[in-house]
Amino acid sequence: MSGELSPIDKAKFVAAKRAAEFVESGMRVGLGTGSTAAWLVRCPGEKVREEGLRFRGVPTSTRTADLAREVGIEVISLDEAKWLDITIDGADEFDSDLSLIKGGGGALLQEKIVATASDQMVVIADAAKEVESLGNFPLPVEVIPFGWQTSQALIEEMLVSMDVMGRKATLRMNGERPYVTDEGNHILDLHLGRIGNARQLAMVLNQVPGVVENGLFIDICDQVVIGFGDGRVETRDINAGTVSEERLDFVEDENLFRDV
Ligand SMILES: O=C(CO)[C@H](O)[C@H](O)COP(=O)(O)O
Repeated sequence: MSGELSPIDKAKFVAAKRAAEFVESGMRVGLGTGSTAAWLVRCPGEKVREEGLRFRGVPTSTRTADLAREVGIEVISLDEAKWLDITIDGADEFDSDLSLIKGGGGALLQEKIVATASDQMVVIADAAKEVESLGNFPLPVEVIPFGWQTSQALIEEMLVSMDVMGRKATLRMNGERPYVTDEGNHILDLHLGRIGNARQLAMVLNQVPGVVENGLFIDICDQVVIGFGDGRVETRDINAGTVSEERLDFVEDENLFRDV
């Protein structure tokens, strides 16, 4: 990328850089998946190499695990960590209650388990991820491969009975083949348009046989760090009810961009 980031990448980068300040020596940290979370792994990774920051990371995907090891972060499993101080992850959409849609990158199952096993979850996102109402982004639902078409039909029936706007569930593909998650499952993307009652939908979806987990994160996220292309970052804390804003500098970070 030769040191030149697009405005959207700058926005993702500053959000990640700000959130990386939450990581302190000795912590057990859940590491999210996706392009924003990849910055989050690189930023403290640099502090590990340059400043001797020592913390252990629990990655939410094999992609993140590979990157974390590459940048020098000590990687442990969730079972080794048992409980985490903080999880920092991206999102596909967030609303004013910090309810989320996640799973665009296919890692929603590990992401939800890891975030739920943390004292706090911080989402990092560019400003375009903020929505008034969740659902424009297709909602990922992880299903086991056995009988996935039956699960798909049951989900579509359930959406009709709940009077949800969009009712189409499509199988996520990886080229010619169905996408396979780290846990060996498939993903159905639900094209809903607008989700009226996300809490109810999240509960009902998980009752469908074959569904492992859905990408609605309700009452899990505590803070969101929103990045802007000009270097501004806004941090909102839903529990404290606070909002703070600052501006970060890029110049000193050029070595981080070099290998991206
Ligand atoms: O949920 C996710 C992966 O499963 C990601 O956090 C989400 O898709 C956002 O990705 P990006 O930061 O690349 O926009």
